[in-house]
Amino acid sequence: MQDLVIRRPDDWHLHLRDGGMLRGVIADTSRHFARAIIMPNLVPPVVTTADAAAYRERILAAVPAEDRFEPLMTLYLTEGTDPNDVEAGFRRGLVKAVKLYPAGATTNSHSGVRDIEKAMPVLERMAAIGTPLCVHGEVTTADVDIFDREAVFIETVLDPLRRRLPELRITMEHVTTKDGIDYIKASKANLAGSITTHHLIINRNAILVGGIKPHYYCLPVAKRETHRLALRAAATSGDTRFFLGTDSAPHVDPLKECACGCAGIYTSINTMSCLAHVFEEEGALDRLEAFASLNGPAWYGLPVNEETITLRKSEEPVRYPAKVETEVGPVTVFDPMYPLYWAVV
Ligand SMILES: NC(=O)N[C@@H](CC(=O)O)C(=O)O
Ligand SMILES: [Zn+2]
Ligand SMILES: [Zn+2]
Repeated sequence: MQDLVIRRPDDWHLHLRDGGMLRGVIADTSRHFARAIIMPNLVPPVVTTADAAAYRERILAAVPAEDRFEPLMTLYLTEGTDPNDVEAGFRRGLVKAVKLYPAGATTNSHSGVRDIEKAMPVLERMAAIGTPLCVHGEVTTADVDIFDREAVFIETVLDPLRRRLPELRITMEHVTTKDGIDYIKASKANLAGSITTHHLIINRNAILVGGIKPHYYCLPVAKRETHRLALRAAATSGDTRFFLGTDSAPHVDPLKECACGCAGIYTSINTMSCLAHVFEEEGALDRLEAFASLNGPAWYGLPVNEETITLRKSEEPVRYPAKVETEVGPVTVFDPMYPLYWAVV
């Protein structure tokens, strides 16, 4: 038996959905995490400060009474977003970031941005007042191969945007490539990246070898092994620009196990077990706290959590359910394909 005590972690990229799904998954996050950046890609999306305030109340109502959990709200950027509304929400402390989904890039992104020119007034205001922009960094044009979409986004969208608005604070979310890692490392200021649990564990073989495995399909899609290794090196390096964003994205099984299965991997329930395993493999258990509990708050200008959690390594594998049952149906839990021995006690 071995214990590791770290400050209570936060999740800097999380999908909670709404209604029965929200009620079914929230406890898997609030049990371990103090706060999470909540993704706004509901149907319809969370666009205004009023939408975010109402969604926040629905989340708080679903948190189990024994947990203390703070949802950190984001707004879904559209070409019609009002800069004054963003500023009002941000100054109130309700809106922590604005999320850019290139239209069509991922689940529920059809209301996203087609022409970034149209979003410039909002982005300029955010740069002036310090509101972070979270980006799903993939281009969506049919001529770009799905495995190249992140690298092409950096070159054709992100870098030009950063040159134009160097004061804008940007989180590159769910970085999946060495290109993304290198780009963040080369930056001087105002750029950070979140890394998911699953992208530290799987490469694209998990999706395709031995049959098609819909529960390993997410966006950005897992890439080849060299990229996974670059993500692991960055996450375990202690570099303050990298932090945990699980991108835990629940979908009921029938929507994944079908001819056109949707993107998203559900990891909230076993993320801390998976991360302890990965950090131990990398000889970096002493840096898990930086990745999961320190670097994110520093980037978002929030205090670190005062409470701690204890991770314990046992002789026996940890038991967690293969599926989480919700009011709207079963959600398959991420399977790292090896037993896990660390658990939050
Ligand atoms: N990551 C995913 O594969 N899916 C996310 C959307 C996203 O984060 O891109 C979802 O909302 O299901
Ligand atoms: Zn995304
Ligand atoms: Zn996501």
